[in-house]
Amino acid sequence: MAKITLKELRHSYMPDPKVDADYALQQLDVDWDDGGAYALLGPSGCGKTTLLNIISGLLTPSHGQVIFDGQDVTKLPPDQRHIAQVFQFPVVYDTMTVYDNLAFPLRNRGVAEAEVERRVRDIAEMIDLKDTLQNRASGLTADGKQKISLGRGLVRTDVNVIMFDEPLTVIDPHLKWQLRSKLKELHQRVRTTMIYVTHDQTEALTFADKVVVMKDGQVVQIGTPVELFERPQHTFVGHFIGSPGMNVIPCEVRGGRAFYQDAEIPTWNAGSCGDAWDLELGVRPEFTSFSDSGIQVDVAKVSDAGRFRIVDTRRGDQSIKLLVPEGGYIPEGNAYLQFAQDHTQVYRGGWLVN
Ligand SMILES: Nc1ncnc2c1ncn2[C@@H]1O[C@H](COP(=O)(O)OP(=O)(O)OP(=O)(O)O)[C@@H](O)[C@H]1O
Repeated sequence: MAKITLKELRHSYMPDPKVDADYALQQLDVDWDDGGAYALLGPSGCGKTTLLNIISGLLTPSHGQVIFDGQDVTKLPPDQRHIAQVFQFPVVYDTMTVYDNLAFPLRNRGVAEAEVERRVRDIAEMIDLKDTLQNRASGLTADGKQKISLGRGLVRTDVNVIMFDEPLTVIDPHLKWQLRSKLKELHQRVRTTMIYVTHDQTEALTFADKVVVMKDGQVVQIGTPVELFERPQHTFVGHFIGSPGMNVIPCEVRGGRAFYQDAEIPTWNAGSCGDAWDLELGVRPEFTSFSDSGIQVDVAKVSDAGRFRIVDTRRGDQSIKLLVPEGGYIPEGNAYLQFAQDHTQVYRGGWLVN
């Protein structure tokens, strides 16, 4: 296991990059603590695979360093970094038994057979494959094969980090949650540093203790699922995480008070923001409610979402959504909204004003 530090990392696939847009990864400084469960979350093309390949050594960054436990490994090839990877498609040796698949990385490293057996049986128990150890791997379903890929990483004692690249892509939807909770449970047992790459917020939030959110080659926030939900550092995080995402409303700040079309909206941070006219307010649908007074809106649409209803209200072209619990009152036509002040915040150029 290792602490991984990415120091002043930048990467461009171009031979002579000049402007920020030429970089697939903008400058990154990230610490991945030893034994942490991380998710790397972001939309397609934001740079997740590039970052993963730099950590694993498949790609050398244009600038900066990759450091494992204080040792600069930027120039080390992948096989000397002791990383296990689980890809979208399971990598298994179909002609071998499940046992031999799990034993493979240990035998490859010359581990004594008695120790191989002890480790393989231990791991097979953890990943629920102990009854199929003597079966051919070819007979397993996709989730069984993906467990082997995972088991081959867990069985090794020399692994610095296990990296998962969209590992549930080929898993049946009804088995996804099983494998997802299994991964979480395994992390709690083995405490190996794990980095789980995904564009799916549910996968990221259920697996990770800390989520690293990326956008356009930049890390926009690193935080616990609760921090991402309650204090999005960027409107992108507010919008990308949550269902529906955070409401983002244009606003101006005068004398430390935020206004939306001349209606004052209490926030927790407008007091630390100078006067400006091109700002935005962020407030999640969970912290928005109907009221007797406040912002006047029209109720445009109500959608059933199980224990909640999602209400889409409009003020001119602006949509403001809120969640109403089952049985809660929903006015028709004209209505007023209020926002919880300690969860309503001002953003400048997309970034939270602190
Ligand atoms: N080999 C390459 N050569 C040139 N550009 C590349 C190469 N690989 C990736 N890119 C570009 O770098 C940027 C980041 O791509 P990357 O694959 O790292 O993103 P991603 O977040 O992993 O996306 P996805 O979820 O679709 O895999 C994109 O603009 C992509 O087009």
